[in-house]
Amino acid sequence: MIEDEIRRRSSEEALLAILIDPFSTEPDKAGKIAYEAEKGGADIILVGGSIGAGAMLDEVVSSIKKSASLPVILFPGNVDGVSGKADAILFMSLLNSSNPYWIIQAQALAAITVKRLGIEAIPTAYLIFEPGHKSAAGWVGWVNPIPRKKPEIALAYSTAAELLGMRWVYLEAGSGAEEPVPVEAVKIVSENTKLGVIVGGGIRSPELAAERAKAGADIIVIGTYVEREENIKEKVEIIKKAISRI
Ligand SMILES: CC(C)=CCC/C(C)=C/CC/C(C)=C/CC/C(C)=C/COP(=O)(O)OP(=O)(O)O
Ligand SMILES: O=P(O)(O)OC[C@@H](O)CO
Ligand SMILES: [Mg+2]
Repeated sequence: MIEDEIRRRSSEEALLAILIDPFSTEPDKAGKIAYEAEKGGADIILVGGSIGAGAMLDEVVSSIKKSASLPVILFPGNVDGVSGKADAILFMSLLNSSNPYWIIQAQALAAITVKRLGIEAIPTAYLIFEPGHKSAAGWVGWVNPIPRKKPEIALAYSTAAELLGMRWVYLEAGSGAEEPVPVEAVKIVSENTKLGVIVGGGIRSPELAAERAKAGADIIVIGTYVEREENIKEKVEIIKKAISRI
């Protein structure tokens, strides 16, 4: 199982996940990014986006699988974010949405497909922080954002997720966010719950990644910073080294 493997490996060191958006990335380019990312030492390829992800999803995932041997995990923005070609899916509920569609209805609509296609589901609470409510994911997801200065709200939601049987939490600041999720929020959630902690949004330097790994993140997600096809291997190498040095 992919989940057991990432659990085991992330207990030794923080893992690096590279996010590929199937809306803006052609299949060939996605394959190249995954190939370079693997060479640079990335651990996981995430595939997803808020808008239009379904159009070329199978082709993008197939191209990644052909070019790299890393696990490919779906990061769905809606029911069209499901592909039987992937190894696993972050089966997410956006707990701080004010619209029940994003908390439980999308999941109900996707569940039978996920099961029939045999995709490993990784039950994940998705929490969007300020300024992520201004990102595509936050706008689409009717988010009531977690205030940056109130990490205890993140802990309250994460504890509820744990008690509901979820095993992972994704702390999100929004793609391209000016500021990533505060270190205090990563720390309070990782120290006080059993959840695996995934952190993403606005992490665009090795330092920002390292601070969050040090605070207890199990998986650091990087999208925008490696999205352009330049020096991907080198960028990945530097970030991987920074988060491993803990
Ligand atoms: C469980 C299933 C199948 C669906 C539900 C999925 C949920 C709860 C989604 C929450 C709302 C949402 C729109 C999340 C988007 C997550 C995501 C893939 C973000 C990637 O970043 P982008 O949204 O692509 O950022 P940009 O579009 O700004 O690049
Ligand atoms: O594009 P970036 O800012 O790296 O964000 C990645 C991811 O957390 C977005 O959902
Ligand atoms: Mg995107």
